[in-house]
Amino acid sequence: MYNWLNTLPKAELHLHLEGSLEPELLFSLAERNKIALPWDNVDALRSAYAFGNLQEFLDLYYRGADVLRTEQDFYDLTWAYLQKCEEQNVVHTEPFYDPQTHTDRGIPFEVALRGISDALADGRELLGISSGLILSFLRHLPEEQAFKTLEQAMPYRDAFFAVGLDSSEVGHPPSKFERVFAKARAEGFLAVAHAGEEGPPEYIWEALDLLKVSRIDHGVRAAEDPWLIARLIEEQIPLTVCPLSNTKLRVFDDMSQHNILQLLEQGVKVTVNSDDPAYFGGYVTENFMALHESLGMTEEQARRLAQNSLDARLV
Ligand SMILES: Nc1ncnc2[nH]cnc12
Ligand SMILES: [Zn+2]
Repeated sequence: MYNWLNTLPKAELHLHLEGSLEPELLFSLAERNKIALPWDNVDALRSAYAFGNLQEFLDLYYRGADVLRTEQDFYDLTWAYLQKCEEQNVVHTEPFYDPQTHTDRGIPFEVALRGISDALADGRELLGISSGLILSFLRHLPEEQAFKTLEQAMPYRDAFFAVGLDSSEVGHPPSKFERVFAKARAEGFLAVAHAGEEGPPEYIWEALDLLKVSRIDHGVRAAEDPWLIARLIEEQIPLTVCPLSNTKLRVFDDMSQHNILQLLEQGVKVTVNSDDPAYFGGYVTENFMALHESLGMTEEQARRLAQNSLDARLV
C-alpha cells in the first residue's frame, strides 16, 4: 500500500517550510552558522519531539528556526522539502512561511524570501513541481505587526499568491486580523487561515465570514457544529487536514479517533497534508499510510482525497 500511495499524484496544501527542517539539516546549519544548540546530537533533539499540545510544539519550532540565518539556509531548507515532494509524487505544493519568525530576530525580510523563492523556481524548472507561496501571519502577535509584515511584502508582491494565519490559536480568533486580511485582499491576495485545530467552530465561521478565506487549514473541529458542516459541504470549502500533526499535538489522542474519513464520506472536501513533517514523523505519504493503517482507508478513498488536493489548488 505504501508504494501505491506514494506514486499517487497529489498536491500538498498545508506545509510550513520551517516545519520541514529535519534534525540533520538543523544540526548542519547550526554548525555552518556557528550556533550552539542545547541538544548534544540529532537523537537528543528527536527525543524532544513529544508534545502535549500546539504551544509545546511551537516553542520548539521557533527555537529550531533560529538556525536559519542566510539566503542559502532558506534555499537548502526549501530544496530539501521539494526533493521529498519529488520522492512522494507531490506534483504541486502551496507552502507557508512565517516572515515574522525571521524578521523579529533580525533576518531581513528579503533574505528568507529570496532563498525560498529561488528554490521554488528551481523546483518548477528542474523537478517539474508547480508551487505558490503563502505569507502567513503569526496570530499570537498584534495585528499591527501583521500590517507591517504585509507592507514589507509589497515590493515582492508577485512572490506570494495568498496570506495565511498560524501559530497559537486559542485566544487569538480570526476577528483579531479582520482589517489586515481586508487590506491583503484589496491588494489581490487570496486568503487562507488555520482555524478549528485547537480552537472552536466559531473560529471557522469567523475565518469564512470575516477573513473571507478560500480554504480552512485543519478545520477538524467543524465536526462539532452541524450547521457549519452543512455550509462546508454546500460551498465545497476545502479543509487542509493534517492527521499525524493532529495526533502528535493531541487534537485526537489516537489516529483511530480521527474524523477525516467521516468528513470525506459526509461530502466535505478534505485533503491530506503533513503540516510540519520534520516534527510529526512523516510527509504526505506517511499521513495517507496512517489513515490506511488506523482507519482502514481504502484505495478508492485515497484516490478521492488525492483528487480533492488537486482540485483545491489555488494557483
Ligand atoms: N499546526 C500548526 N498550527 C498552528 N501554527 C503552526 N505553525 C506551524 N505549524 C502550525
Ligand atoms: Zn499548520
